[in-house]
Formats: sequence, structure tokens, C-alpha cells
Amino acid sequence: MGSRPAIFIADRSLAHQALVQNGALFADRPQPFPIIKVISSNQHNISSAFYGPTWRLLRRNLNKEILHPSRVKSYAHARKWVLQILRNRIESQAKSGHPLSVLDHFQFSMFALLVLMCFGDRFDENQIKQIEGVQQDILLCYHKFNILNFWPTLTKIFMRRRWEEFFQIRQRQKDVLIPLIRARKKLKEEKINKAKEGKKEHQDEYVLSYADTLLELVLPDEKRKLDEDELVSLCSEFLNAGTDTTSTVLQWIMANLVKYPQIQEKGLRRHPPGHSVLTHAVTEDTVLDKYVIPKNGIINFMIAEMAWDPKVWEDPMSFEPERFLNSGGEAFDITGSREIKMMPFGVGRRICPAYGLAMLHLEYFVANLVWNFEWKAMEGDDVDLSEKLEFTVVMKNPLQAQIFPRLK
Ligand code: HEM
Repeated sequence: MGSRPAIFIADRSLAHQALVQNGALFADRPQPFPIIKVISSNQHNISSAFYGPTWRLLRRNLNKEILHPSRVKSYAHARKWVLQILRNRIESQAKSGHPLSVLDHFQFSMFALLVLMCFGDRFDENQIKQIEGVQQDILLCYHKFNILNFWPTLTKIFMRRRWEEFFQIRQRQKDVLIPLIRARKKLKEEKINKAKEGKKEHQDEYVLSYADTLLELVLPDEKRKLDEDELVSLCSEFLNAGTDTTSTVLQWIMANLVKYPQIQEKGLRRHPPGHSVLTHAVTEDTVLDKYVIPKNGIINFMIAEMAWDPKVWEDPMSFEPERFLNSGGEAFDITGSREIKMMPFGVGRRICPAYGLAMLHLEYFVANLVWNFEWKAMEGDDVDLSEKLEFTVVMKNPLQAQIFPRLK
């Protein structure tokens, strides 16, 4: 992996040529990526499981079973429940008179929501915090562990401690997630038995979860189901992909609203939570414009640079959501299929499969937060919008705000 060329594309038209016009060639992820393949038994992985021959199967499952609009609609109760949790947390902090550190509340709420979608249950605060804890450990150590991918045979000798640390974190994650997966499996078996015995079910509380759909999958080539290690990796990816990104953007949006109270929502162009997509790989030697990209070359598309291109955006660094209202009544094409002006969710075959869900979550929570509370900067605080790279690009100085309930 170390000897493969890594290519960075910040040009919008080249990105369009690659991702839309030559989409099939640019759709894979580097293999092995990262650390070790996830779809191979007793292996461990710390990031995207969506690569290699199984990615289409996994992605089809996600799109059809969980992200399908009718299913997304069926999670309305879950969103309402989480909004209530978020409101309660914010209100009780507001009553205490302390400044509100929003990020913890956003992160916790997004976990409550995604955990419910993943495992089908409303867990209590302690359980959610436990899941959040192991997932955050994995994410925050991403860059530290990613280096282990480079010549694993060598790093196993020279970075033994780091490998041990990685396996410890992974073990903790398995200890937390495997019981939840097993509980889902048991519930499914009980349902089948009840159906056989002709007994009636209480359908009210049952929500189809991501774990349920994974438990059903059979890998076509190997003719087997996913093992527990693979299930943990896939659930982990689902949780992290849907929580960190959304809570980061929520914080950026609220920070801009506090700093510039006269404007409303939409912060994804100015503050995309990832400044590049997940790395892509080309499946064969490819010529892109005048550049030759060799087979297995690793490509990064630079999201932030494209979104700040002065050829597209006047005064690109200023936060002006009203730009999106002046597009002649036409909705802005966030999928970049005709032309890429910004690509916070990626573009083409590997575009974030949940971009619709993510936009729904952002609109739902921002609208309700602004409707329920008045948000103000702390006395003498100018709200610092400096950035810092963690897994996503977060606020260097997390937002603190004063909030006042609007509704009795
Ligand atoms: C504001 C929120 C979000 C942003 C900005 C975002 C952005 C992205 C980006 C840039 C990628 C990589 C695209 C590429 O490599 O070309 C991605 C992939 C992915 N995202 Fe999101 N995402 C968000 C929310 C979510 C949510 C809520 C989920 C829910 C489960 C999710 C699930 C995924 C998955 C599973 C992938 C990997 C897809 C694959 O490899 O085929 N994301 N996302």
C-alpha cells in the first residue's frame, strides 16, 4: 500500500470527469483499506467497510432497507424522541445558568438516534454513553492507527504497542456492540417461533434496524452470513458515519447563527465536516484529462477547496446561506451530477448514501432548535470559527452559547 501513488484532486471539472463521467473506474476504495480487510473472518478494521467486491451488496442493502424514503419516514418517532431528549438537556442546562456547551448534547442526541436505527431499541442514557464512548475512542484514534496500514508486517514489529492499543480498543468495542447484535438475533428468532406457533405480536414498538438487515445478508460468493466481527465493523461504520458528521455540522450551523443572528441555516458549503472524501481507488490504469493514474492509485477529492472556489462563489469565505435562495427557483444540485460546485457528500457512485437522511436530520434539528430557543453569544464572545482536524473538521474552540426558551 505504501508504494501506491496518492493523488489529490481539487479541480471541480476533473472531479466531475472522474466521479461522474468515469464513475465506474473511480468507485472502489483502496485495498486493503485500512489496516486489514473487514470482509474476511477474524480480521479487524477501523474504518469504511465499503470496499472490494462486497461494497455494492452492502450499499444496496443500506439503500433499500434503511435509507429508503418509506423507512426513513418510519423513524419519525425516533427523531421526535431524540428531539425531546435534546430539548430537556438544553433546558436543564439553561436553567442552571451555566453557558451551554452544545457539542456534547448534539453528539449524545445523534448517537441516541443512530443507535436506535442501528439496534432498534431506545436505550437508556448510560447505555448510549457507553456506545458513544467506544465509538469516539475509535474515531479520535483514527489518524494514529491509520499509519499501521503502511506495511503492516513491519509496523507489527516496530509499532507493537500501537497495535496492542488498537486491539484493546477494538476489544472494548466488541464487548459493547456484540451483546446488542446478539439481542437482535434472539429477538428475530423469537419472532419466527411466535409466527410458527401462530401467536400474535405487539408490532407497536418494533422498528426494523440496520443490524436486523445485516443479520439477513448472505455473501453471494462465499455463501455465508456475516460473522460477528464483520457485523461489529459494519454497525460501527454506520454509527460513526451518521453521528460525528451530523453533530459537527449542527455545531457549525448553530455557531454561525449565534455569530450572525440575522441569518438562518445551511452551513455545508462553508464548513463541510470532511475536507476530503473517503479515499477512492481506480480499478485499472486510467487517463484523466492529461494525467495517467495507475491501477490501484489512491485518489483524494478535496471537498473544501472546491467549495471555496472563487470562480463559483463570490466572496467564498463568507457565510451567506441566502446564496442558495437566489438560484432562480431551482433547487441546488448537491449531487453534482451536472456540474460540481461543492460536494460535501461526495459525488457519483460512492456519494454518501445517507445524504438525504443527513439533510433531513440537519433541517429537523436546526429548525426545532431555533423555533424552541433564542440563541445568543456569551457576553464579550465573538464566536471563534477557527477549525481543527479531528476525524471531521471541528470547531477549534467549541461553541458556547446562552439560550432562552421561546415557547412556554
Ligand atoms: C452532514 C452529514 C454527512 C456528511 C457531510 C457526509 C459525508 C460523507 C462523505 C463525503 C462520504 C464519502 C464519499 C466518497 O468517498 O465519495 C460519506 C460516506 C458515507 N456516509 Fe456520509 N455523510 C453524512 C451523514 C451520514 C449519515 C447520517 C449516514 C448514516 C448512516 C452516513 C453514512 C455514510 C456511509 C455508510 C458512507 C460510506 C459509503 C460508501 O463507502 O459507499 N453519512 N459520507
